[in-house]
Amino acid sequence: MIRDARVLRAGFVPREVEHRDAEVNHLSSVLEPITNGEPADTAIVTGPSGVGKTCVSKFVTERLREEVLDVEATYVNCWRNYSRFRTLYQILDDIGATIDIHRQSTPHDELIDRLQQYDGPRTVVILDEVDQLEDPSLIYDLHSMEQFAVICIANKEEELFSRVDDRLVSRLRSSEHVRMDKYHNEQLYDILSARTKWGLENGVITDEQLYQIADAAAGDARLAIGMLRSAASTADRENHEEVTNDILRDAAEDARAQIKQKSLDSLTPHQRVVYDIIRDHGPLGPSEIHDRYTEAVDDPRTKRTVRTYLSKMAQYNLLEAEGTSRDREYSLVDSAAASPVS
Ligand SMILES: Nc1ncnc2c1ncn2[C@@H]1O[C@H](COP(=O)(O)OP(=O)(O)OP(=O)(O)O)[C@@H](O)[C@H]1O
Repeated sequence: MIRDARVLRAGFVPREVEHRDAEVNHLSSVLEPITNGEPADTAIVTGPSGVGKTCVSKFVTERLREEVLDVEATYVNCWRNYSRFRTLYQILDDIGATIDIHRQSTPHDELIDRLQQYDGPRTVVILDEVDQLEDPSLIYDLHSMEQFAVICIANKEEELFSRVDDRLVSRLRSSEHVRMDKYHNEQLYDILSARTKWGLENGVITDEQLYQIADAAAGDARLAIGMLRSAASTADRENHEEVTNDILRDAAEDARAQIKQKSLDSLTPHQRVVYDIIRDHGPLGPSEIHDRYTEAVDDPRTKRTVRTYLSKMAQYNLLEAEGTSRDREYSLVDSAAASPVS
């Protein structure tokens, strides 16, 4: 049943990116100077979850590395590595410059010095979930080092801009911006169809079922591929020749639950406190959330930062917001209300 399980994994970067030619070309043109040893501008890639931001960024940098010898690439998930130290360490580790760096005692400035001294090949640094960086001034530091070309990936540009100082905002505003929107059903169908062709034996899943998945995923390729993966793995485990409609229905729920769990696991300790407050006391408005959060932790972050937490959790379908900006209230998303496969 399963021909190649790799193509159904969440982080898989396909050989062909579907329906993103304009975005691929745009991003490639921003990075083009580094193929001639010149510095490249910073690129900002934004859009909701599952629209291919990471996939397109990795695809473009991989293609660049295929074309030219002297280009390297490094990828950091800034949600997982939200502190300045961890992001810097991750970049240095990827370029092989972490010798002598001690996690406990090395001053941050020394990490920046090391990056500044780096004289290896020009390197594309993909900062995914960059709006989660505790200290966004790191973007400025990297932006000013010519040997690095930076791709900043975020859900919403306003969220990124609201947390950085004016100097960085004006730099970022003049950077190249690649915006991506949710996929249409036909586009999701094409993405699923390509994965099916490479990943599964012929006849395991029908076109109609792929359209059902596309419809239920509502523009989110991550969810769509998650549903396909879950359906194929259940059918395989239970020795079915093909995916049945019952399996498909359960796969939709399973994929949503898995993605939700992954998002919950990604929350930083402070974000988790905020989430738990809303779970236990919601629906709540931002001020009350902040008051309760301030009481619950020793070193509370600012109101503005907590607002970005709320927005991030809403983007990742953990929270839903109701009301206008004046009377907005947050509560947990009711997973059972999500559109089913039918
Ligand atoms: N245009 C596309 N062609 C082929 N596969 C795609 C395309 N867009 C997305 N995918 C696949 O869908 C999945 C989700 O994409 P990706 O992780 O790039 O989304 P994202 O916008 O970065 O989401 P998030 O903000 O949640 O990280 C990945 O498995 C990716 O390979």
